[in-house]
Parts: sequence; structure tokens; C-alpha cells
Amino acid sequence: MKVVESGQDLFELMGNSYSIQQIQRQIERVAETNFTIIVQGETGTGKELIAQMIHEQSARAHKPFVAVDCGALPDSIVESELFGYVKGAFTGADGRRAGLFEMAKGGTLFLDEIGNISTSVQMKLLRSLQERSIQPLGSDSSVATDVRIIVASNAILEDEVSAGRFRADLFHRLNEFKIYLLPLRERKDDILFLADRFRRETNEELGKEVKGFSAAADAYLKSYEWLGNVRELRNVVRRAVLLSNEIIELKHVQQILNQSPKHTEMGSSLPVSKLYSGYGLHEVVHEATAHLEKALIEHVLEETKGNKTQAAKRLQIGYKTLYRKLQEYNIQT
Ligand SMILES: Nc1ncnc2c1ncn2[C@@H]1O[C@H](COP(=O)(O)OP(=O)(O)OP(=O)(O)O)[C@@H](O)[C@H]1O
Repeated sequence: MKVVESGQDLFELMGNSYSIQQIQRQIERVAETNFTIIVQGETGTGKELIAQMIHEQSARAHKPFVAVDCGALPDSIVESELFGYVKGAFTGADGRRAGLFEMAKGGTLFLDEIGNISTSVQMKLLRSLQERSIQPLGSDSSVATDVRIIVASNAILEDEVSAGRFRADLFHRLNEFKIYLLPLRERKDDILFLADRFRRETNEELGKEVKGFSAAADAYLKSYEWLGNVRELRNVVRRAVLLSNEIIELKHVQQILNQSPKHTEMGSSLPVSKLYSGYGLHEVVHEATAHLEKALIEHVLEETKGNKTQAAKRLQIGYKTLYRKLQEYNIQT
């Protein structure tokens, strides 16, 4: 649970890819309205950042921005946190406590991982949105609310609705506007832009003067999958700045990434976001296979300490084929 006051430092620019520029234009338009917004995207793509930017650019900017991670809390707690309670509502409720709807009065309430709330909280939330009032737990009377709601989800909410896990009526009530953040690997133009921003930021924080990335490090960063998206990129760059002196070399980046959990362990599950972005089964399967192929080749090359003849043998492919794949996937050896 997190209550973030407005005024927190926000980045002026989130990236320079076409998709981010479009999102910035969308934010400018929607910020001035009171529309409820769904921000969708994989973990670490910047959904909370988007919500803060919308808040900062809205007429509500001088009021609180309250963020709550619905996925991290047990259901009963989500309910009492959101709506508050009165004395005697449950064992231990020894006084009235305002909920987050009340704490965000006049401002923005950001509900992260909205797909995780139970159907009973979904119903209560729907009622609150429709009636613009909430009923604290244990109370007979309602309290008027004045908040702008922004919700975020890693899961595709339409799928959750189809699967019967998320109420269709609540989805439609929330879906007055939708912002979809592409995974970082699908907006490669942002990778070096953001990496450089994080390098400068970390230089300042640590009092260092790391000047940039080697060409090989750049290429590696650009071809990496970033399943943890911008959050992962930021962490890697911060650690690389710490480890290096003049220039961030490929070995620094690889050293850090080799210590990170391997892709398959990161729960990336299905590449559904691609399907959602309009690609067909054939393209998605082709890309997923390519990712797997690349990861296996990198793994084997690591084991053979870069010896391509041995790697080709272990992979049971010809040396020429391996060589072609190294070029295709931009794998540095
Ligand atoms: N475009 C961006 N520019 C700069 N920093 C970013 C950008 N996108 C994300 N970040 C940073 O990456 C981290 C993760 O961002 P954020 O918490 O907004 O992601 P999220 O999508 O809400 O993640 P989760 O789904 O895990 O809650 C934060 O430190 C945030 O400041």
C-alpha cells in the first residue's frame, strides 16, 4: 500500500519511440477530462508513471495522488483500505477510519493490478463509481466521493471478462479511455534512449562520470528481451554504472544479466500482448521460437566460453548455420 503525494519528480519524456509519442499526446488530451482510465501493459512498462503523469497534468494536480496495489493485499484488506470502516465493523475496528477514496478526495486514485480484486469488491467498486459515493464497512450511510480513477492491469482485462473473472459491467464503466503500453522489446527505439537517461541519472546520484556504452553493449541492450521492461533496464543500467569506470562495456551488462533470473523462470508465460497488438498466431509463434532459439544459443555459447565449433556440435547444427544465426540474432561472441 502506497500513498504518493503529488509533486513527486516525474520524467519529462518517457521515450522517443512512435508509440510513446502517441501515448504522450493521449495523456495531454485525457488529463483535462475526468474520464476513468485503464492503463494496460506488462509489469515494469511504466503504468504507474503514466497514472502519475495524467494526475500531474490534470486540474487535480494540487490534490493527492493515492496508489494502491490491489494484487498485494488480501481481499478483506482491499475492501477496508478502499472504503474505510466505522467503529465495530469487524473485530479490532475500534474507531472510524477513512478509506483511500476519502484520502484521495479531489485527486486521483490509482488502483494497480485491478484484475486481482474479488467479485465482491468489484461489485462494491462499480456501485461507488456509479453513485459517486462510498459506504464504509459497517456503516449504513454513504459518503460522497470526488476522485478520478485510473486502474492498471498486467493481464488483458477483456480476457478476464471473457473468462468470467472480471465483471463486464465494471470493465465497461472503467473503460472510458484505454492506454496500452507496449513491452519494451516491442519499442526498441526507447531502449538506448532510456538507458542513457538512467546512466546520467545514476552518474549524478553516485558522483560518477561514466560517459556512455560501448557499441557492443548498445547492441546487446537493444537485442535483449527485457521481460521486466523499463524497471529491469533501469536496474541493469544502475548496476552497470556502479561497476564501470569510463564506459559501460558488454561484459558489465552481461555479468549483470547473467546473474538475473533466466527468462523462463521469470514467468513470462504466453506472449499474449503480441496477439493483442494485432499479430496472428503464425507471427507470434515464429517470434517466440526465435526468442527460444536465441536464448539456447547464448546459453550454449556461454557454456563453451564462446567456442563456436563446440557450440555448433552441442546444438547439433552446422558451423555455418550457427554463424548465420549469430548474425541474425545479433549475438556477440
Ligand atoms: N518511460 C519511462 N521513463 C522512465 N522511467 C520509467 C519509464 N517507464 C517506467 N519507468 C520506471 O520503471 C519502474 C517501473 O515503472 P512502473 O512502476 O510505473 O511500472 P508498472 O507498469 O506500474 O509496473 P507493475 O505492473 O509491476 O506495477 C519505475 O522505477 C519507473 O519510474
